[in-house]
Amino acid sequence: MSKNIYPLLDTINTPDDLKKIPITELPKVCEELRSFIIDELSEHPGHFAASLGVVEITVALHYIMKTPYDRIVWDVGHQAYIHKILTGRRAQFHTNRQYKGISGFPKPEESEYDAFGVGHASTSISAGLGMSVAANLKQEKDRHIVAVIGDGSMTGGLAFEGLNNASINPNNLLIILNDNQIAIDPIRGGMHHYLVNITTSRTYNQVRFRLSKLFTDFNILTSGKKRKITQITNQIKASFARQSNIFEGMNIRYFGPVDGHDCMNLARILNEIKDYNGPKVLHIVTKKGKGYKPAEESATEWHAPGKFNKETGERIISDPCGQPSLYQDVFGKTLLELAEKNDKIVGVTPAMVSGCSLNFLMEKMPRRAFDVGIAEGHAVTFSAGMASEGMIPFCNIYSSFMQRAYDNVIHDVALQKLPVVFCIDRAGLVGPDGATHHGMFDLAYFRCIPNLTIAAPLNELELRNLMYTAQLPGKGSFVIRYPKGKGVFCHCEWEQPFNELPVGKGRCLKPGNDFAVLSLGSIGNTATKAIKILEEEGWSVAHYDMRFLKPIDEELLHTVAKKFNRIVTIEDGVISGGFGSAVLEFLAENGYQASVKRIGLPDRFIEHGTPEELYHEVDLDVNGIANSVRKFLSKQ
Ligand SMILES: Cc1ncc(C[n+]2csc(CCOP(=O)(O)OP(=O)(O)O)c2C)c(N)n1
Ligand SMILES: CC(=O)[C@@H](O)[C@H](O)COP(=O)(O)O
Ligand SMILES: [Mg+2]
Repeated sequence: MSKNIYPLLDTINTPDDLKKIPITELPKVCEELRSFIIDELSEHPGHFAASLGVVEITVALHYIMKTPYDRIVWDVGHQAYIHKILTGRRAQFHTNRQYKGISGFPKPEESEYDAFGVGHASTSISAGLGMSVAANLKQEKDRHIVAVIGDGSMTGGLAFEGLNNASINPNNLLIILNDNQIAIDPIRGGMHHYLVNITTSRTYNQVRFRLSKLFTDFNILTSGKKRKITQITNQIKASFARQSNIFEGMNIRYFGPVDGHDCMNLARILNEIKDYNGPKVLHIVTKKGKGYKPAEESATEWHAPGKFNKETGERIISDPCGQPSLYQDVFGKTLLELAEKNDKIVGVTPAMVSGCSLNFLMEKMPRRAFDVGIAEGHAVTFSAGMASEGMIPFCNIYSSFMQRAYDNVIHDVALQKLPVVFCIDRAGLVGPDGATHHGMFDLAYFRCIPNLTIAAPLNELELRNLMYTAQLPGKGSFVIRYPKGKGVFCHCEWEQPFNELPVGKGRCLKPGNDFAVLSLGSIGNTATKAIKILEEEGWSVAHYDMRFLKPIDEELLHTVAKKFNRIVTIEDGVISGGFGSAVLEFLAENGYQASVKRIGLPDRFIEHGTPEELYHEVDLDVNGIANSVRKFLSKQ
């Protein structure tokens, strides 16, 4: 790292160092931070455009607030790279999201400056409010709590719940609303329209400006003038501000909108409003990808672009022709095909249009594809409502984000036996997003819900056929879970005529005599390779692809249990309560004595790294599985 490139940054290791820099130099600090992010991220990929948009507010916050005593709570945390760099992690930043490196999200275990662990959206207002109310109860009147939330994350129900609660208990929470007019994909919805209106309405902003000026000057006025101003402001507030501003209407003071890229002004404003009593919102307007033209022009593509050539802006995508398709694309293309055949089919996503490839349907049939915002619970209940009116919603939610919508699945879908097809993407270990994003729990958390059919395809063709099967009449509430990344077929071999799969039936992939392996889902492909190694060592192994966790294929399990006294179960979900547990329960309840080895994800959170590194760590790669099986066999 050359001193010439980052003369100011080289003097900053902590926010205390930043505070030594004159305020007039802050724009230069911002410039260096931008260059640093572009340099680093072009080589060590991560979330890119969001951090570029919050350079100024991050610098201003650390300049004015006394972190870590004051708390900054980031929403999602994918935009917290500048915060990491300013809080002692610049030297490690090249390890961001890598195995054993620093996390891509704020994490209290990693740094005292990371006030709250994040990764999922819309938590910052609730968490920040909790901290602020706690500070008040503990008489820590001088402690500032700041929640930084994006306009996309503001669409989440939890954010609204936090706002609703914000003015009830004494607290001084400052909410920074980072309005860049986009989430990962373009934002749709009422909140977005509201923010656009508030930002562009001249009359509104003139009145707001005058009002806030009155508030600011209030303390230096005589008591007579104060009374008069109070009367006027109350009238104006009652007749205008409360009606026009959702935050004011909820007794949360509102400041803005202000230019989120004017660092010095942001610092001045923060300094001025930070000690105002009560909850308050500072609305800043920013540009996602600010300072890097390709990202400014196409923020969706540059949300997490992978490696890129920083000079040309060319993304380095290693995707030679003939590679297997992504599971998400198989979902997206199959859904479009099914929707062309059946006009009852619609697609629903909570703000992951490009992530889950719903864009195939959205481009061709925009009226039948719904991006409902970062609102998983709503996505489920909205789908339930449509299903109750005869539609067949394919509701696609990432496994870890589905955790948000658990009761909606039980209360709004399963209990009413509604034909919603849940396509659960990113099941299993996802890689560099780490513990907050791994899809570890869905098998366990869905299995105990009555009326759900739960399936996991071995490969892309199975995914396609399961999707076809799920939308046929009488199939009820259906879950199909599949992993991130590529399938197993060469190119598009999965594009075959649809084939109905018998619900609740598994299949034998290969016969054998010494012991049986039962696998569920795409981890079965790894199991196949492990079995090959074991067979080369002389074992005769039977392999069954169960396809369905629920209803589990009891006929097949009886056959297996009668023939084998050694059974291995393999899944890429957490070991407790999932597929292996289901097999154990079946065997115990039916009086079978077989020894069972359950192979799956351990009962602990798993950090970040490549999927290969992580599956190796938890012994769910080919050698890991073979070793576990060997150990099991040696004990029998
Ligand atoms: C509960 C949940 N759902 C979905 C996501 C995926 N996600 C991460 S960032 C993001 C967009 C956030 O938009 P915004 O808050 O506006 O931040 P920006 O990227 O624009 O700075 C989404 C949908 C998530 N992290 N958590
Ligand atoms: C921050 C966040 O939650 C998303 O951006 C997530 O990283 C997307 O993951 P995929 O890249 O698997 O779509
Ligand atoms: Mg945004």
